Amino acid sequence: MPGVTAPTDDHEFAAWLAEQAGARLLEVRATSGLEGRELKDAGDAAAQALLAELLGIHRPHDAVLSEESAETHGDSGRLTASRVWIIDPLDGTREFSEPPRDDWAVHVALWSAGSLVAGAVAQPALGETFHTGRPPVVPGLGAGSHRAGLPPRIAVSRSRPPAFVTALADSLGAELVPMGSAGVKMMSVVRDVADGYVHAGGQYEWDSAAPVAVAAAAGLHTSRVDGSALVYNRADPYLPDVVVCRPELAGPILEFIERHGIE
Ligand SMILES: Nc1ncnc2c1ncn2[C@@H]1O[C@H](COP(=O)(O)O)[C@@H](OP(=O)(O)O)[C@H]1O
Ligand SMILES: [Mg+2]
Repeated sequence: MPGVTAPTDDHEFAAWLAEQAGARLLEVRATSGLEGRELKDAGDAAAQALLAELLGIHRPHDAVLSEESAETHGDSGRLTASRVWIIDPLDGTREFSEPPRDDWAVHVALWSAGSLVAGAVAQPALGETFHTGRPPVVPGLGAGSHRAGLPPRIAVSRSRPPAFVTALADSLGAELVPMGSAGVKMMSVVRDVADGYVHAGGQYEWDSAAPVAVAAAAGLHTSRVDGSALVYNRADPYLPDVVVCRPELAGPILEFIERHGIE
């Protein structure tokens, strides 16, 4: 909280920030008495206000790109800044407004000199925070026999699954695992609840920056659907597609998309 000692290390600071906002969101959900649209708006606003305040106090010289701060979506100094916090104060807003669902998250990433250099994803209702300071250990990573004989699991949007992902799953003999929040879906691969997350058709840098930083630190594949690198802190923060998966699935997923496209 304001006035409390914050970690100096950027990885630990990202995790601390995400946890502070997560605690505030749990409080809003439990005590506001709001529902639906009003609960979504109250959550977005409370998490944004706290993160903006804490970043202003503890990292006053850094720039910010936040979903909930429209003035940061243009330049606002971030395009020439050496350090930019890319944050989504509440990812999976829809699921946040449907208690007791736990598939919503707080995303905090730090971009510097062209790369993501730290990131944290808090899943407050799960009591978990994943971060680059202590990269998560993905069960069975590098083991050829991981879930041998079982179908791969592809995490997909619960409310707007892209049609091509169904065709992809059929082709891979995979099953779809619907859930909310881009960060939760990427962390589901880290947690071995799913083996991959494939999305196209719309998203912004704040939806993927922090979870991609964590997933990459954990040794997972991260890219655009054409296999190219995810690039952050661009003038236009629209970043419509992403693939995060266990390394052994990257070839089959990217080959399917190259052959069949994303329509
Ligand atoms: N087609 C699209 N266009 C823009 N944003 C999208 C999108 N599909 C998903 N998103 C964003 O990605 C996040 C996860 O969505 P989903 O749960 O459907 O997978 C949501 O973030 P927010 O909850 O922060 O708005 C949502 O707004
Ligand atoms: Mg989001």
